[in-house]
Amino acid sequence: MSIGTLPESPIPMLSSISACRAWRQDAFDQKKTVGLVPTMGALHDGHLSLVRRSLHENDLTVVSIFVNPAQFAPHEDLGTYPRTLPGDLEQLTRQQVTVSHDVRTPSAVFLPGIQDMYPSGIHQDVALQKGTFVEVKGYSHQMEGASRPHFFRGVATIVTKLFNVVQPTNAYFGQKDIQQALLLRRMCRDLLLPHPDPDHLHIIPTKRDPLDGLALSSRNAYLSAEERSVANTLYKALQAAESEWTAGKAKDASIRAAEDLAAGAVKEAVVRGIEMRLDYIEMNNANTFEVLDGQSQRQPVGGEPVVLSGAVWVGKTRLIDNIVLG
Ligand SMILES: Nc1ncnc2c1ncn2[C@@H]1O[C@H](COP(=O)(O)OP(=O)(O)OP(=O)(O)O)[C@@H](O)[C@H]1O
Ligand SMILES: CC(C)(CO)[C@@H](O)C(=O)[O-]
Ligand code: BAL
Repeated sequence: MSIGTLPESPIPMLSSISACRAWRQDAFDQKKTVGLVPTMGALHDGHLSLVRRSLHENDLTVVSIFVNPAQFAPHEDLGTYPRTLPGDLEQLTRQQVTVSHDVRTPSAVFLPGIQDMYPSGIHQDVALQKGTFVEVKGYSHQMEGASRPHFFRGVATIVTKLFNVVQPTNAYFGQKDIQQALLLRRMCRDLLLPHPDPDHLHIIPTKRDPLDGLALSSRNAYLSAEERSVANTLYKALQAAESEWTAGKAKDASIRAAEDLAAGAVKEAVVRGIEMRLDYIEMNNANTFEVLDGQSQRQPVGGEPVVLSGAVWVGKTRLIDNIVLG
């Protein structure tokens, strides 16, 4: 089933599962490596950095654009999520890298429809869902999963389907959504997926606004100019915690430094008529996702990596960010 009229683009558009499978079979036949960059569209330079990395590392690169209903709770922003396909295609057309005289551009855009991806149908309310879903148990309820309990089930399910159709040699995810990327790597391992194998699921550093450090995100498009001016509060708060932690302070003290910075910024924002609220800032073990004990301190040698992450509401927009420590 196709998704309707598509804009013109020099990049081939695969709008059905069968077209994508046929494209992939050609690549297998020609022994070409394939990189997959899964997205929900509304592309920005963060996405494009993943695309460029894939272009460097693969003969062919396919970008999927699919706004996945299953990862949005009924009260979330599925209806208003930015959909900017013509602009997305234009940006993709401009991506080009040269690898040993081989000029590479994105090879295809995969644009499945909802019926394609959910043949049994899809309800946003988990209690009403029917059909087959993928859950990464024990790793989906912490950090982002604490605020969005439905989220990782929806992500793991759709990414399994994308992997089953595209069978990528390599897949690319952003560090901005660090828990998502680590959880998906675990999923590849647990499900013994050959395409990609866990070592070929790559996590690419977060692209930020060079002026104020705000992590690029499709949802930044929701921000008014006033809201945008305070949106880097979360990153500044995370940096405050990072510098306390690096100086040898315990987790509780480090998080307090972040919360104090955020509280000051929230007060100033309120005076300017901007609504802002910290959702959470936490430190978790990067392997188990479990919350660190309050007295934990940085281990200069041999310590396990720690994810310092958080979320902030700026007006009606929820933004996330993280820094990996160690
Ligand atoms: N600033 C960024 N730097 C690097 N990768 C990013 C960045 N933002 C998003 N990505 C990655 O791009 C992929 C697609 O993400 P998605 O389409 O959800 O965009 P997004 O900007 O994260 O959107 P949202 O605002 O919904 O969180 C994900 O792997 C995500 O981690
Ligand atoms: C991985 C993903 C494309 C699955 O819908 C989405 O969660 C995203 O864009 O980060
Ligand atoms: N990049 C994460 C997608 C989401 O928030 O739904």
